[in-house]
Amino acid sequence: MNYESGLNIKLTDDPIGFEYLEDLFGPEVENRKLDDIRQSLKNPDCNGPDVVYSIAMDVGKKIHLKDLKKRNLLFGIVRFAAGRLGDEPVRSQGHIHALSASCNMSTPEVYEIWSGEAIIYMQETALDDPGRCFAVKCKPGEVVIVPPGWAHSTISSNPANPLTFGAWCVRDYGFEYNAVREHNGLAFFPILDKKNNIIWQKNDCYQNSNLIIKSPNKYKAFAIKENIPIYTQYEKNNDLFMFVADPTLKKDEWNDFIP
Ligand SMILES: O=P(O)(O)OC[C@H]1O[C@](O)(CO)[C@@H](O)[C@@H]1O
Repeated sequence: MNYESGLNIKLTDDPIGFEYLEDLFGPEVENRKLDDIRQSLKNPDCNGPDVVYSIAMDVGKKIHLKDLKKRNLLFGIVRFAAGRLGDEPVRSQGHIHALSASCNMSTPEVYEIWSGEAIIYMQETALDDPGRCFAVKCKPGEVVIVPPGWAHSTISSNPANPLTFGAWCVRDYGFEYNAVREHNGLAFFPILDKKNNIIWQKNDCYQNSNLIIKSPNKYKAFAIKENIPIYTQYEKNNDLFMFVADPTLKKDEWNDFIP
């Protein structure tokens, strides 16, 4: 790991996953296999690693579990395989956060990159008109917010140095895949060129839209600090990520949101 996550977690490679040391709790990983995500890939018949990414939802320090439940917050971690999916980089299939029963809304997610190189791709909708589309390039230690209701996918953009990230999520999360799958994926496909640089190819199932490629915003309105792990920031201020479980706390930020 080349970033201090604030959690005593060992990353494993074969199989990809996590070991939770002493003061931590965490689940068995849930694996997304290539066959699970083919429908959202540019070439559904491509070759790639059998397990594309491993997900551990609900990780943290044992002393915080009661507070996390009270706040309806959950910390998830995801580790990606090395390699590629045909000519696409290794990536998640893309989904929208379903309405959570606790707040009757789709909720945001706050990502923090731990290792590798990431692009958090997101678009306002998974309708024929995808709205604004963004590819946010980030390195270890950087934070990205995905707002409620947006369709998004996480891309491990360096085939040799796979991505690991942590994220604050609502506890009663749910994922919707149908609209993305009906469009054979998101509105832009990332493609690796001969030098392993990412180029973007429009998905013709959507109307035309421009792709804005950028680095992460500073998110001043969310009071998230730079260079301090987001788990540590929760530990110091238990209220900081309450907007994840109750998006109305930052309702003015979601209109015209720029990630
Ligand atoms: O789209 P999939 O395969 O369900 O990915 C699930 C993972 O995506 C994330 O929401 C990140 O986008 C993780 O928190 C979650 O575990």
